[in-house]
Amino acid sequence: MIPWSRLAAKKQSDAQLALLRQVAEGVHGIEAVFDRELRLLWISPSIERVTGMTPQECLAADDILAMLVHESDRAHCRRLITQVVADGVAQDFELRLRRRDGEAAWVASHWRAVAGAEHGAVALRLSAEDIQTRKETEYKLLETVTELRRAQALREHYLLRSNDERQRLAALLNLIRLGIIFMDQDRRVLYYNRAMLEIWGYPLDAHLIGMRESVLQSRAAPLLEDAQAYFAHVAEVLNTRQPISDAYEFRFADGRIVTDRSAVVAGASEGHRIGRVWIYEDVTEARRISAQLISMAERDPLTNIFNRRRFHEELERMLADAARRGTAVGLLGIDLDGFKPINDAFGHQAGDQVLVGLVERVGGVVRRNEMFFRVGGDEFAMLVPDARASAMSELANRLCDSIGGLVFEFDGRQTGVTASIGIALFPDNGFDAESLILAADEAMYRSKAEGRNRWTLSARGGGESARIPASSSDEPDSKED
Ligand SMILES: Nc1nc2c(ncn2[C@@H]2O[C@H](COP(=O)(O)OP(=O)(O)OP(=O)(O)O)[C@@H](O)[C@H]2O)c(=O)[nH]1
Repeated sequence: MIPWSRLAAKKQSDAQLALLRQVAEGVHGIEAVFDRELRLLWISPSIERVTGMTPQECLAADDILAMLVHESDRAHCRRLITQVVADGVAQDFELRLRRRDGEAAWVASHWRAVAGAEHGAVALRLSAEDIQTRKETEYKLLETVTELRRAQALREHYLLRSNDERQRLAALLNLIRLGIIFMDQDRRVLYYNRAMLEIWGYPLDAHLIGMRESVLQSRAAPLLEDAQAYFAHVAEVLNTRQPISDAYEFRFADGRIVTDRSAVVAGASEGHRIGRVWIYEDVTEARRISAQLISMAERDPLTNIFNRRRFHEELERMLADAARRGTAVGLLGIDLDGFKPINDAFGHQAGDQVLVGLVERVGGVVRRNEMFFRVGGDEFAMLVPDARASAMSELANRLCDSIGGLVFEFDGRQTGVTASIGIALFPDNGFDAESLILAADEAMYRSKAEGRNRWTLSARGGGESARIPASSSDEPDSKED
């Protein structure tokens, strides 16, 4: 006989079991129970949703961990759950399950020991939550953070490199002798170098960044020889928006000569301008040297008057000018008489002193438009624009008088020289430089031949001058020893 009370109790417990199974099978997360040898005893159907494996496939597996847990996490997982079985302390960790399609599915797992069906036996219970979406978000976040970090590192790298580059450029620009200043579109200082401070008289620790052009100009004005002209030039360059301005030369009140040039600085994008760069060069020394070279090329080093080279240039220039204007040019060829004996008697230095003294004296006789040249050892020449024969004769007379009147004293003895002069006129005695020089030479040799210390008008060529008699001892304005 079946006792009714026990039957009723069994019915009740079956019903409870069915209810429990229904609840267990309906849970959203994965639930599973293992025995202490890690054999799967039961697993909720939700395993199929997460991995694609059915509970039956799982229950049939020889090694459930090998089948379900991703190989990257398998050893770690096996070690931890063995420990749960051993010490009964629950473990929480995240792991990847293997999906049927070969992909991994992240779950957060909770492992704990539970009492087994048999008395005293220990079983293992797994509760796992699908955290794939969270993990994907985390991965994406991680990727973004990594990307940001990489970008930041790259930015820092380039910043460092551009700072290095700037330092290198600044060192270079501070070494060069050209003064450089960058002005922005608002005409404020963006950059300047050391030479700029030196040229414009600023202390080397001056701070000009951001300073307005008008402030710079008010500081510069007293330093310049003609500040108004200089600022007018700057305004002209700016107003006409010259992409690159021509070199402009200006002077400082202390005598320095400086040139400036400027150029528009274009920005990276088309049509965009950053401002304008000005470059200053102190050319004082260069100008001094070139003046010296010019002087060396066209002046006689002993007397410092123009030499033969400049004589030829001036003669050509005056002839061209006279031909254009229909005027005359006078040429005096001057050769000293008795100069060699001074050298012979008193030495070369004494001869030099005579030449220098003579040039000084003649310098007092010539007028502003008359040019005096040393064309050879003791040969000189004079060029006179708009010349007339009578005026040339008067000039030759004055020269003969002043040269002949010079007295030099060497070794306690007095000495002196005279001059033989030939006069030729363009166009009467020659139409070009060569024939004019020849005419003056011929006339000069005639003066020598006729007794020296006198002048002779050229008889060369036709026209009026050919009819004027050469100076001679019987003419009132000629001179004789
Ligand atoms: N001291 C000096 N002598 C010079 C220089 N250049 C040329 N001489 C000399 O000047 C002399 C010129 O010669 P000449 O024209 O025959 O001298 P001169 O005695 O005036 O002769 P005449 O023209 O016939 O009267 C030569 O002895 C040259 O050596 C110079 O720079 N310094």
